[in-house]
Amino acid sequence: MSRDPHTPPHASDGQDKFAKAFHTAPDAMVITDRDSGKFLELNASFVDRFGWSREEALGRTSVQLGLWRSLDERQRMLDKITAERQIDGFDVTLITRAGEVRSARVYGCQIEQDGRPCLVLTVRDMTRVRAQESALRDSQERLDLALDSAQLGIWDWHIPSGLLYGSARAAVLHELPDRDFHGPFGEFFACVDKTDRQRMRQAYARLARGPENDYQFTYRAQLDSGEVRYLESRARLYRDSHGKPLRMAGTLLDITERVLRERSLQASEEKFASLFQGSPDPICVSRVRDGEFVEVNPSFCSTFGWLAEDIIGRSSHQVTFWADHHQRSRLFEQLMRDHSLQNVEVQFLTREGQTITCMVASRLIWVDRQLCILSSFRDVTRRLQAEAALKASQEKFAKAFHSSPDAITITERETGRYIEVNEGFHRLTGYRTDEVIGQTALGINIWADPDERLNMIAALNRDGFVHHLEMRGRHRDGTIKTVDVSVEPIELGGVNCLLLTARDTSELREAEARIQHLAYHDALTDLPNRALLMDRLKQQIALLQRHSLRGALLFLDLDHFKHINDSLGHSVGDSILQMVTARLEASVRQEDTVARLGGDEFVVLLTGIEGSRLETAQQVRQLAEKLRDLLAEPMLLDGHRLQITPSIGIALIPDDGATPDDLLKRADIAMYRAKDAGRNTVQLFHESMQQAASERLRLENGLRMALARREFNLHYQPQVDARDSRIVGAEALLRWRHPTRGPQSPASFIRVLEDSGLIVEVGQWVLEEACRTGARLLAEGRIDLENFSLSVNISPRQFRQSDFVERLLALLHKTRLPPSLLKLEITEGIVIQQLDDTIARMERLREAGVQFAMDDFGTGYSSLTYLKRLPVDSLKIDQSFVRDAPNDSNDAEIVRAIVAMGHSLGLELVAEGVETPEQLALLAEQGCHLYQGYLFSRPVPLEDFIALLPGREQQAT
Ligand SMILES: Nc1nc2c(ncn2[C@@H]2O[C@H](COP(=O)(O)O[C@H]3[C@@H](O)[C@H](n4cnc5c(=O)[nH]c(N)nc54)O[C@@H]3COP(=O)(O)O)[C@@H](O)[C@H]2O)c(=O)[nH]1
Repeated sequence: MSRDPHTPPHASDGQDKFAKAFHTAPDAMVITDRDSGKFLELNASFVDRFGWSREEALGRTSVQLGLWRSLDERQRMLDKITAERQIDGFDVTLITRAGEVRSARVYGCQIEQDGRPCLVLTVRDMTRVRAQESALRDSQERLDLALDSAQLGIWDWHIPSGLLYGSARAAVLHELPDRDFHGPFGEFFACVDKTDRQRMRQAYARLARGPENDYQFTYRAQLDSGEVRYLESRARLYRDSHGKPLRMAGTLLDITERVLRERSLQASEEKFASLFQGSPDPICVSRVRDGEFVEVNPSFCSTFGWLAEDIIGRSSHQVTFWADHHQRSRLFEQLMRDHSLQNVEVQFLTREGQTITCMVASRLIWVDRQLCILSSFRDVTRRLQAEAALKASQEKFAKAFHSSPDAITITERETGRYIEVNEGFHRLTGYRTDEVIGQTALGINIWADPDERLNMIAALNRDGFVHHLEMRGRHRDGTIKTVDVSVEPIELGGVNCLLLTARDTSELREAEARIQHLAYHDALTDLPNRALLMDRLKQQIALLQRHSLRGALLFLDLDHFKHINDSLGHSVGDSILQMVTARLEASVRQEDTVARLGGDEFVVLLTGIEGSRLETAQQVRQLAEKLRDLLAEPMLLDGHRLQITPSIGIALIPDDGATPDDLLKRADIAMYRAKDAGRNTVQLFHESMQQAASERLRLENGLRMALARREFNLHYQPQVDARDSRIVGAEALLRWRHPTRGPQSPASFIRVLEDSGLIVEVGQWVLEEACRTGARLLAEGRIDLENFSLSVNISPRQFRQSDFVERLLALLHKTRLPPSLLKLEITEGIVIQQLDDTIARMERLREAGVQFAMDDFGTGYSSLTYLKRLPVDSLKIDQSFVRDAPNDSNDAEIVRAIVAMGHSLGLELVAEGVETPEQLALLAEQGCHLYQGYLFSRPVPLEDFIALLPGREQQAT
């Protein structure tokens, strides 16, 4: 129980009561003499609290007791009492007898006691209060510090009154003055965004409905600066005993930074996700621990051919992703060491096993607390291929450029200066690369004709290019060359240039001219050929017509030239043709044309002849005779003295034809007539000759069909031994019975067969027919294998067939004719062509048993040298010698010589064309007993021939 410490104790009626109150007061109380400061009275509480006994303290001052910690403080207190006559709570710090420091609050007043001024002082011990206050202060301070360090503002809303307390921080967060806020709820939250305020109300309404009391809400405070501050409010709702909301208090935290950071993180994550998903480059995330793919983007799937679900959860090793595992290990180590890899070229395998080259960048990242590798790939396969292709193409171009046989230059278009030239340029112009780089074509005077150069530039400007322009270029030695020039514009490193290709066509042009010349000239004689002749003839026909003049076409064919060619060889034949050419050219005028049609056929075109047809005919005939005589002059070749005669046919222009073909055909017909007339003659064309030519053509056409129509047959002419008139053989001779014109002359149709080449096919038929007949006669026992031979004529063309030997052996096998029964009659023409080959063929057949007879012996250039080498069995003395031998000593002498030659070589001799007993006698006299001729029998059909053979009985005997 306390009393007013200001009331002084009275020494009146209530003195005991006062003294009792003084002494039992809970606060320490003292009465001191104002002037001396000595204690006059003190109570028990003083003794308790300060430790001095009453006896010790009375009569002594507080200073003497050492009660004050600060004497200044004491003085200020005394001054205050003096001034105000009382003090009402003066805080002081006192020290007890034990030395303890006490906080105290002093109340006091001045009184009169016993006439002297005294001070009554009550000392209330405030030590505990001060300690509590200090603890509270400390606690508050700590709270403030905690709130401050947590940057939390606090607020406390008294719901019934609507008043709200907000800490200074909370106020500042709401952009209110920086001090504690005491005011209405609405004012505190005035800055809250409208939408958020609405949400805030809804949140509170939900909370008020219960049962929850904890509240957390984030809202935006709209600042004057326009910025937005995100605040997070956490609070608890306190309710009254009825559950009605009473109070809500909580904290406020500025989370703007966090929100923005989260947003930025979210945006960044979204950005990464969209970058990851939308990246055109493959990206994957794989785990370091086990190498398993954690994430792959669509581009990764499309590039490497995997579905995400097929590869995620599997390691690169399991799906065979790396083409080179050593490289994988190396790069993994490098990544673990450096934490990243940049642009490493690596080859990977697609799901299909195809190799893809990528540039790879990798870095380590954390995903869900797991260390992973983020790798991005750039597929450079195509680029590398393209680069390789480009490199190859550049190399190819460089190779093509430098190794081209053509001259190639690159010049700067604007200045015309050479940038690059190749070896071909050096070859064509003689200038080395180092001599021309930086120079211009004009400067080194490359172009021979300035106009051609200007033309080229004009074409380039007009068309943008130049293709195959023929120009003349100058070599550094001054020689001019024809070149084929092409120019294309190109761009090199942004500079407009010209690529010029020049091909030396000088040789080509010369070759073309040569080819042109050869196309119109005969290679052997260099005379105009048929084409040029026809061309000139065409021109002359028109010219002669215009000037009413005449001309003539002389067709010359050398008599028996083929024979000479065959017997003396082609080189002799060629020399003859060249000599004939020289003689003809020397005999005609400059304006006339001597042409060679081929073989031994020449044509002379005479022009500009004045006069009537008759006069012209006379003139031309005279010239033709002159030519004939000239050509007939003997020629000395290879030691041979040869005489060549021509058969000449003449067609007059325009009398015998208006076109080159007609005229040539008619001159040819006239020439054939000259041949038929015994050769070495001149014939002028006449209408009647056309008929003969047509007849020959008809003959050839008929022959072409004769084989198919089975119009051919064979006659057999016996060969007889004159000593006993025994038939020792037969010659098979071809006969043709035309279905309407009857039997045809063998001499003429066989020549047509040979000329046309039909003899090959027909000759094969003859051989087959003869072999079959021989086999039949043998089989029938009509002939004797030991004493009979069947002769068949073989023409040169037939013998020269590449498979002649094989064909004949096959035929003998097929017909079962013993080869020794067959005798092939060949002419010198066959022998002389390719002697070695002829001998080889003959020997192969002779090995099989086939015999050979040399036909028409004596008419050719019979040579003992050849004859000695030839594997022949007999010689047939030509009938031309036999015919006149009885009357002509020359022929008789020839017959004798042939017989002697035959005997000396051990050959059998058969005389042909024996018609009279005189001839037979002469032959017998010379020692030739075998003969063939009308004397014994003409060639006869098979059945007639069989009739001539001795009967089978005779054969047997
Ligand atoms: N390549 C082939 N040539 C053949 C073939 N058949 C015949 N010929 C050759 O045709 C030329 C003309 O033959 P041909 O008219 O049959 O004349 C032969 C005899 O009939 C004729 N001869 C026979 N004896 C006499 C006679 O006493 N007097 C006379 N004036 N003529 C007679 O001689 C020709 C046979 O000559 P050769 O062949 O040289 O022994 C002729 O060159 C035939 O070779 C054939 O199938 N293929």
